[in-house]
Amino acid sequence: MTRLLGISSGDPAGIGPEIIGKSWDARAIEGLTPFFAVGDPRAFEAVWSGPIRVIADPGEAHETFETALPVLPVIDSGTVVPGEPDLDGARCALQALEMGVGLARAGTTCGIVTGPISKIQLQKVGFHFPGQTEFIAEACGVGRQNVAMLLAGPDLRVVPITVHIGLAEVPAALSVDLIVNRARAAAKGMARNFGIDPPRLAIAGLNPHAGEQGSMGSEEADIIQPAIDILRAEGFLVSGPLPADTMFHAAARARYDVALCQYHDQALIPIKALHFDDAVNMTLGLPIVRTSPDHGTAFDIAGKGLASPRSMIAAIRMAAHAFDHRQTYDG
Ligand SMILES: NC(=O)C1=CN([C@@H]2O[C@H](COP(=O)(O)OP(=O)(O)OC[C@H]3O[C@@H](n4cnc5c(N)ncnc54)[C@H](O)[C@@H]3O)[C@@H](O)[C@H]2O)C=CC1
Ligand SMILES: NCC(=O)COP(=O)(O)O
Repeated sequence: MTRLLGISSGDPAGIGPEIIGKSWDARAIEGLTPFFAVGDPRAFEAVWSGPIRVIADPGEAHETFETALPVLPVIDSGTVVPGEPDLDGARCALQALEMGVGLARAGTTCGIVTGPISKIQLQKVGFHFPGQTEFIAEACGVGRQNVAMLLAGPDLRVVPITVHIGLAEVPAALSVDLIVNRARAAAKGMARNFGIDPPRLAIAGLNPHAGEQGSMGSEEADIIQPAIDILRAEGFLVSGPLPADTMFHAAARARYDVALCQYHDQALIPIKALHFDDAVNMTLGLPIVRTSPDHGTAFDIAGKGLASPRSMIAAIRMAAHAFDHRQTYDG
């Protein structure tokens, strides 16, 4: 398999094209693995003044990468106005994602880095997934319960167990099976993609003070502790259920490799507070490597030249490292 990454543009009206272009600018100083973009070339031209070369085949990307950003074109995204998403742009984002995933699955690339999409825009053009994570899992034939959304920064890694659902739906969505499946995907993913084997997993409680012996909620005793018992019986290194308010300070973080949290914001608030600029979203449990910046489309700053490429650069690096670790892990 060639050491080449495909990067889907994300929403053409968001900051995806700008941060991909800026990452190409930084390719030499950052020592980045060669990559090509998948998207509408005009979306890149609208926000970035660097050189672009449209390629007909990913095989042209290696040579092109030295002198221009290679762009594998998808359907026309209409008139691109940065900061103003529309349905043509959403269709373009979806096709870029589909093509990028297909190329990674075919082994044409060593992985996909996804640019940020707007979930609500994609849903307007028939995308029936909560996010790219679940779409990619299904495209790879993996059940969505058997992948884990890892957000990783230099000093913290987190996995939300429930993800893109309303807060009121969280207690009913939690189950022993879901926690066990996410933890297995997280543990194997840490070994396969990072070489951390065996990883130390910390599992958060749901309620204040992890339920305080049932006086503030029963999910810890009814669901989380039984899941932990199963995981320990399988040989995983697991602590918990931990009170979420005291598991993210520096001394607590030193006691685990990844924190499994019961809902989206329990996981994403600490990681974005610590590492908004350079955390990476990686899907664990897939046959392909998939990473993404931790942030969204940032329509409010699109086209203004203000977008930081740091998280995209970290996502490109992490994808390449994961590919290397997998060569060792898989033999
Ligand atoms: N992986 C993905 O595709 C993700 C997509 N989203 C989508 O993004 C859309 C907007 O979500 P928001 O909650 O507003 O989050 P956001 O991350 O797009 O923006 C939050 C704030 O951070 C700023 N920001 C984000 N990235 C930045 C960067 N690279 N440089 C400088 N400033 C940056 C924005 O300007 C904004 O003020 C939503 O539709 C959501 O679905 C959100 C998170 C991840
Ligand atoms: N909040 C994280 C996020 O939105 C990531 O979504 P996706 O990678 O599944 O598209």
